[in-house]
Amino acid sequence: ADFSVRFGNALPSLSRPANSSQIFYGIMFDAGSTGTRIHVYTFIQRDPDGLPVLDNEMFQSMKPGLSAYADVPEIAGHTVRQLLRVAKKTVPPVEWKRTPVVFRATAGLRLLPPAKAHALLEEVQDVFDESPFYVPADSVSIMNGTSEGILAWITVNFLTGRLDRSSQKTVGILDLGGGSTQITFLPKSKKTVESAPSDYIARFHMFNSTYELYTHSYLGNGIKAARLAALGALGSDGLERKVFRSSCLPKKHTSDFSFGGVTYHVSGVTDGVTGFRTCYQEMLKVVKGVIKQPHELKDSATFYAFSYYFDHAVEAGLIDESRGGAVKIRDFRKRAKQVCNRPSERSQVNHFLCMDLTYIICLLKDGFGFKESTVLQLTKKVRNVETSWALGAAINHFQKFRIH
Ligand SMILES: Nc1ccn([C@@H]2O[C@H](COP(=O)(O)OP(=O)(O)O)[C@@H](O)[C@H]2O)c(=O)n1
Repeated sequence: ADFSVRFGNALPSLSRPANSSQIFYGIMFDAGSTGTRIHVYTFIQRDPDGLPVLDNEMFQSMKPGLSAYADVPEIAGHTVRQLLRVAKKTVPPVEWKRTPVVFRATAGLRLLPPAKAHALLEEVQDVFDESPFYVPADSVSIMNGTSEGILAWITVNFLTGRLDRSSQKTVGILDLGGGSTQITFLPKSKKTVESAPSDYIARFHMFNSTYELYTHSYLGNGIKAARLAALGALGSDGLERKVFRSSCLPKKHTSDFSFGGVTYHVSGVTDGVTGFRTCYQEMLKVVKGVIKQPHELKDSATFYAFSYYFDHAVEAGLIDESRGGAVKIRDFRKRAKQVCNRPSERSQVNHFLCMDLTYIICLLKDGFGFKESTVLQLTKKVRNVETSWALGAAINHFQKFRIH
């Protein structure tokens, strides 16, 4: 199990709240395909009609994701129970009874057979019911992809101060998980809204403003699911002896790769062409005819990219892990070419790096239709808070605004 704990003050500390200010806490579980995370947020509400201020986030994560325990739901319950300890340490006991605890699962559980996903959710519900926290109705569920995109957009725009009444300029978000990937932005042109499938446009009201976003979550287009699709290994549960090959892997490479509780044997192609161009064709198949291009993706629009976009940019040496930074799509392509065409250099690193970087370029360019010159802001954290849909979900929950 992978354990990481980060303590400390998330945002510049505030002066003591005045009498009218209220401190409240929120516990949000993010059950992703590759890990389960807890976020414990401390908010200060100074003005009942205004935006709450996020004072602090406590974060901890455990690997693998709950779908690895599809046949042993008790272990899923145990994972959640362990993570709940963070909440007990963070929230003062007198506040437990009124502090909501919410659990949302994403692609990992969406991809499971419904009965197995349901058994996992029931286990989590039992752990919550035994806990001293406030368990609202609909506390434990699988979140839909539209909410996932919107809530991550809210997180980033909230953390960068763009949801204040005075500010109109928002940024788009690109999220790349293990099982699914999300794109969300506020369209500037009417044509984008009109030409999009109706379920790609989401309208909602929040903090006295109405937003109309372009958003979609592509299930099966997360980076780990894309690996399986490219390898032709999707849905091949039980093929213990089968070896899945790809031109994106170093020729002599063989290894095991696990996702969603299934282990696959993979290797390079020993007697065929390898390298960037062949790999590109292989990865292209995963996005072609699947990913839609929004009418506008203007160069001027700013997109924040996080999750695996960030992790792989770090691995590729394109950004510094602690600072993040701006990267052009062209930079991703140049680096992918180097990594794929000089496999000797990758002996120390992730053997999937060629495949993963190539997939990222295919997704961004051939999928969404971004230009090579587009600059992405790669961020893991904004003002020391995790960029993930979880904060948006917490804000959504407490503010009781509704997404339509
Ligand atoms: N709080 C979080 C949650 C996930 N992540 C990243 O998100 C990616 C995995 O997403 P996931 O396991 O939730 O995948 P999906 O189930 O959403 O497809 C990894 O790159 C994680 O490091 C993060 O950086 N911070």
